[in-house]
Formats: sequence, structure tokens, C-alpha cells
Amino acid sequence: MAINDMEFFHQASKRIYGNLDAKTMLADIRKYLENFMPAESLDLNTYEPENRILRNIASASCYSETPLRYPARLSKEAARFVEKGSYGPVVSMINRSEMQPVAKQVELEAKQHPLCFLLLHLKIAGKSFGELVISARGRDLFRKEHARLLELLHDPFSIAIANILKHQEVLRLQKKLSDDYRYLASELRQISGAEVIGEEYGLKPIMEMVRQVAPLDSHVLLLGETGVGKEVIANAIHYSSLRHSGPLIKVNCGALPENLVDSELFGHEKGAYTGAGTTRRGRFERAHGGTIFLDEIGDLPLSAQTRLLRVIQDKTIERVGGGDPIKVDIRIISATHRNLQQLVLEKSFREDLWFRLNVFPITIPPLRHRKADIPALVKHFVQRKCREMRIRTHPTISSIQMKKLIKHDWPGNVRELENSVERALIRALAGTPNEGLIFDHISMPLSQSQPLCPSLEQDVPTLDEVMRNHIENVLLLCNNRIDGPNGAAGRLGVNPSTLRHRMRKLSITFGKRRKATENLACQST
Ligand SMILES: Nc1ncnc2c1ncn2[C@@H]1O[C@H](COP(=O)(O)OP(=O)(O)OP(=O)(O)O)[C@@H](O)[C@H]1O
Repeated sequence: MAINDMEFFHQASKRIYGNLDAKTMLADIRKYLENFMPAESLDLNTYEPENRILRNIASASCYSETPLRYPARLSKEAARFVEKGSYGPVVSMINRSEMQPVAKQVELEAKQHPLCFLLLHLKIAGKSFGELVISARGRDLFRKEHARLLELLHDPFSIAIANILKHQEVLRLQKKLSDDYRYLASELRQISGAEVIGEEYGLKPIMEMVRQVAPLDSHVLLLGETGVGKEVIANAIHYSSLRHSGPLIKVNCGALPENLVDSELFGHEKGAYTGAGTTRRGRFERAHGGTIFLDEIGDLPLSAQTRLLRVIQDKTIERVGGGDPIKVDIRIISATHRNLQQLVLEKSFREDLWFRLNVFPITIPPLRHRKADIPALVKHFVQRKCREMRIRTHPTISSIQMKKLIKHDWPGNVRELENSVERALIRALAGTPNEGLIFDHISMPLSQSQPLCPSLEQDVPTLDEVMRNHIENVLLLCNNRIDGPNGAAGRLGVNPSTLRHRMRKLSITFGKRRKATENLACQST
């Protein structure tokens, strides 16, 4: 075909740049090149010098498949040839494969005799990264004119193929990331407790509501005392909803420092404030396509409540320091152990936000009202803790011990039960083998922990002893938390620093030291 160089370059470039998929691009350009040279097959290869591997990235052929078979590894002689750059500067013509060690090895592997090759060495900024191989069956098929035409296409081929390789790498990383995401999400699901114990008994009506609301996009408000399992129910709603393969982002509104609430929830742009060195997505943006679980919603500051209301109304967020609204598709599940209506009356919670969140309220009953669940929960926690603590033989629980658990009032609900099982297991580890779990240490309900009117015959505890005991019981109830809305200081109606000061005076340990002392105490009793 007679054609001028300009037209040839233009038509070929259109085909080379026209596709991000290497195979389709090679097929397209091969058909065009066939008009000018014997381009029976096109192969795109990269070379890895560290292990002498010539790797085929894509091929296109006029036969059902390319006749070339690439060696897993180049022979030392062939590798030396490639590394020394003996292929020539831009295009190499090999009409007699026996003259060139790489071609000889490829031809041998292909079991095709004879073959001719035209090689285009791909380079960007002087750095070579691979080659395009045009091959045909026969001898002495390629001429100088073919090499000249192919040389014209060096830059389009190098640029397009470098982009294709980068694109393939991005796709590979994307696949790996979504693979990792799926794996981590399922791990997280197991850790955060996908299993809801009590579905058949105490939580039956709750699970019925979960089944009703899960497939819809309605916002859900979970109510109930601390430790009843609000997060477990939030998990159940998300994982049985249509959004189950999307993210489930959890936020403890009570634990967010007030000056960072907006940035944590809505993200920030680079330079939005001192210390905002990079752009960061907030939790709402991360929850796009999934669910956001706003725990302790009653503790959200009023300014953040206003922004949250806007997210619900407009379904968009604005990063701190950024002007453009970003669309988000999220379902909100919020939870609180506090009386939100009371907070509305006290003006510390926005009434309009309460209406928005309270679309489908679910109140989870405390454990003392669903004692039938206790045996199954205990069994579940024994299995979970044994797995975590790598205890092979699961200890037994006598019916006396189980009755004791059922009789207990469980002010700290399921979390308190879980902690009691853990303590009993730690004690069992230190005790006589096969003794079974003993629950002597479950905290008494606060009302029973100290007799209010001691009789004359009784030893009267000192004021310090009563105080010490009371503080310890409240700490137990609050999971050793001092600060915050669920903390012991709040429950006792004192300032956290006052409580710490008092604890120091009464020699009550706190923080990590307290946990360690408790474990030791459990083991030695
Ligand atoms: N029905 C249940 N089945 C299995 N585990 C449960 C159940 N309910 C609660 N738990 C476990 O008890 C612990 C406390 O539950 P969770 O954190 O869901 O309570 P919560 O009501 O969200 O507490 P808080 O009010 O402090 O946020 C968790 O370890 C959870 O896995």
C-alpha cells in the first residue's frame, strides 16, 4: 500500500492510543500493519533482569494464538545479549533466528521453524522497559523499509504501552485492595460479633424488627442501657441489609474530642487548619455506599448536630475548609443509653434531629429482663474467650454456678456478663484443672453491696471502707472508665479529677495498673 509517512503515523497512532487494553490495541494495530509488512503476530514483552525472565504481557495473531512460546527463563547467553543492549538502538531485524540467541531460544520453544522477527525496543526517557515483537513464519521476510516504518512508531508505542502497564498495575492494586477489604471486613465482622445470641428467646421481637427494617434505607435509633448489645444489633441490621457489602463505619460520638468532631465526621481539606497537612476523608465520606453507626449520639455537640441534620436533609457533606458539597449515600444507625427526649427538653439535643433519627426506634431490653438468654450467652462467651486466650479445653459450668448467674441483676448487662466469664476463665487457668468455672466474683447490685442500716451486733465498716467499696463497685459497673458519659465520675456525681484524687487517697489503683491488679486478684482468689 502506497502511503506517505505522515498518514501512516497518523493512522497507526490512532490505533495505538485508542485502547487501554493491551490485547485489543495489539489486535487493532496488527491488522493495520499487515497492510505494510508481514505482521502475522504481535507480542508485547517485558524483561526482568534479576531472574532473566522475558514476560509476555499481551499478544495478537492472525492465527488462533501467537505461535511464540516464551521461555520461563532466558539462557545465560540470551540474557547477556538482552542486557548488553545488543538488540540495536530502536529496531532490530532478525531474518535468521540462528544468528541471534534470544530469537533462537524463542523459536526453539515455539517449535516453529523458521521464524523472522522485527523488534521495537521500547524506551522512555532513555530507560528501556520492554519490546514489541513482530513475527512471521518463514525466512528473510523483513526488509529495511519495514524497519523504517516501525521506527516511526517508537514514541506512540512506548508512551501507550507504558501507560497500559501503569494502568494494569493500578487495576492489579485495585483488585488486591478490594480483596483485602473483603477479607478485613469479614474478619471485623467476626471480631465485632456477627452472631446475635438470644434470637430465639429474649431478643426475638427485636430480631423481628431487625428483619423488617434491614432491607429498607430508613434510619434506625437503638435505645437501651449500656452494654445491652446495641452495637451487635447495629451489625445485624447492616449485614442483613442490601448495603452489606458496603462499609460499616462506627463512630463513638462521646469519645470524639470536641475540637476534632467536625474534621473526624466530615473530613478536612489540606490546610483547613494548623496541622491539616493533607486532605482527609471523614467518617461520613468513608461510609458512602454503606452504613454509619453513630454510637452515643446523645453526646454529639450541638454544632455537629446541626451539620448532621444538613447531611440527612441534603445527602451531601462538606469537608472542613472545602467549598464543594460531596454527595454521600449512607444509612444512619444511631444509638444511645440516654433519654433523648429529656435531652431535647433540656435543649442539649436538637428536636428536629431527634425526629429525623427516630424514624424506627428499637429498644433493647436489659439482660435482667431476658434471663433466658444467659446460658446461651455464657456458652458463647466461654467459646469466644477460650479462642482468644488460646485455651484448648473449655471448662464446664455447674448448674449451681449457672443459677447464680441467672439470679444476678446484671446492671452492666451483657458486657458485664462477658467480663465475668473472662474473669472466671482467668481464675480457672490458675486453679485446679477440671474444677469448672466459678462466679464468686460477680459484682453485687449496688443496692446490696453495703447494708444501709447496720445493726449493733455487726462490725461497722469505716467511712473510708464504705467509700472504697462503693467506688470499686461503681468502677466495675463502668468497666473501669472514670471520664465520659458512662464513666464512674459521672455516675458518682463528682468531677473526674476529684474522683482520681479520692481514689489515690483510698489507694484504689486505676488505669492499666488497676486492670493488672484485678487480674492478679482473680487468679489468687
Ligand atoms: N445478643 C448478643 N449476642 C452476642 N454478644 C452480645 C450480645 N449482646 C451483647 N453482646 C456482647 O456484649 C458486649 C457489649 O455489647 P455492645 O457493645 O453491643 O453493647 P452496647 O449496648 O453497644 O454498649 P454501649 O452502650 O456501652 O455502647 C460486646 O462484646 C458484644 O459482643
